[in-house]
Amino acid sequence: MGCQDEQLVKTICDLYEKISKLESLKPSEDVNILFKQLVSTCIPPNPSIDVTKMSDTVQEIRLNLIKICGEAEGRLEHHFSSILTSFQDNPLNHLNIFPYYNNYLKLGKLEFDLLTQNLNGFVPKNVAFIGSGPLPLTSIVLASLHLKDTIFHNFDIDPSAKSLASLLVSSDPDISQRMFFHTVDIMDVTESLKSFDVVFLAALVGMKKEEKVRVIEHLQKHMDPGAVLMLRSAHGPRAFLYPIVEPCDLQGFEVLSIYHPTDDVINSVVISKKLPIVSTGNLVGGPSCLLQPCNCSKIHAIMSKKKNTMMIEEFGAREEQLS
Ligand SMILES: C[S@@+](CC[C@H](N)C(=O)[O-])C[C@H]1O[C@@H](n2cnc3c(N)ncnc32)[C@H](O)[C@@H]1O
Repeated sequence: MGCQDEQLVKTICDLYEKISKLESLKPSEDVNILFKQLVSTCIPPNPSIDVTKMSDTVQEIRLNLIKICGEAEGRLEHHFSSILTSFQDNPLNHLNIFPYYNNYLKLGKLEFDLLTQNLNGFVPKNVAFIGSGPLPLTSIVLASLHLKDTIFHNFDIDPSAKSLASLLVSSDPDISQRMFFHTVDIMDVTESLKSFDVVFLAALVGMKKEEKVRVIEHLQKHMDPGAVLMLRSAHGPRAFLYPIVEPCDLQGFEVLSIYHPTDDVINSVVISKKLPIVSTGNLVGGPSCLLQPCNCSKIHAIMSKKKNTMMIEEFGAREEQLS
C-alpha cells in the first residue's frame, strides 16, 4: 500500500477513535460533523484500497465502523421520519429535508437503470425491500419515480420502522395503496418470498460476511427461480462504511452486473438472478465466478458454469401473512 493510501487508512482509523468515544449516535452537530468527515474521506474512488487485505487491527476497526455507521444511519432515519410524520400535509412532499435524499434519488435511478438493462423490458409487479427502515426512501423513490404500478412489500425487524414508515406514506393517495410494511426478521419469511419478481437487500442487513451470506442463502432457498436479487455492496475505501458482497457469496444466483459508482452514491450495486433448479434438484450454473480486474466502473461477472447439488429444507418458521 502506498504512503498516500496508508495516510488515508490512518485518517479513517483516527476518525473511528473519535466516533467510538461519542456518548450517543443520535443526530447532533458533533455526530454530523464526524460522520460527514468519515464519508468524505471514504468516498473518493481508490481501487488500490482493498480492506480485505489489511491487518487484523484495521479489519476489526472496519467491522466496528460498519456497525456504528449502521446504528447512526438508523437513528438519523428515525429522527427525520419522526419530523416528516409531524407535517400536517403529505410528508412525501418534504423528503428533501433528509440530508441524504439526493443520494437516494441517484441510487434509486441507478438501481432502476440496472434493472431495466437486465430485465429486457419486464416491469416487476411485486418488489420486496428487506431492511427498509423507518425512512424507506429506496421503495418510495422507486415507487414514485420509476415503478409507478408496482406493489412494494417492506420488511424490517425493528417494530418502530413499520409504525413510522406506514405513517409516512399513509396520506399519499397513490403510494399508500401500493406499499405495505411487515415487522419480521427476514429469516422468518419463507413461502411469501416466492411472490416477488425483485428482492432488494439493504446494505445493513447482514453486517458481517457470514451474516450476509446466511441471509443470501435463505433468500436463495425461498425466492422464485428467475427472480432478481438486488444487493448493495461497497468498493475501495467505501468498504469501511458498508459490507462487501462478492459474486462468490451468491451461490445459486447468476451475477448479471456489478456497478461501482464514482460519484457521491456510496453503495455499489450488485444485480443477480436466482438460477433455475433442474428436475434432479441440481442447480444450473455454479457459485464461483471470476471478476475481471476491477476498473471501478462497471463490471460484468464471468460465471464459471459448474454443476452444484443443493438440498432444500422446508422451514416451519413463523411467518407474517402479507397484506
Ligand atoms: C437503516 S435501514 C437502511 C435502508 C434504507 N432506509 C433504504 O431505503 O435503503 C436498514 C434496516 O435493516 C433492518 N434489518 C437489519 N437486519 C434485519 C433482518 N434480519 N430482517 C429485517 N430487517 C433487518 C434494520 O432494522 C434497519 O432498519
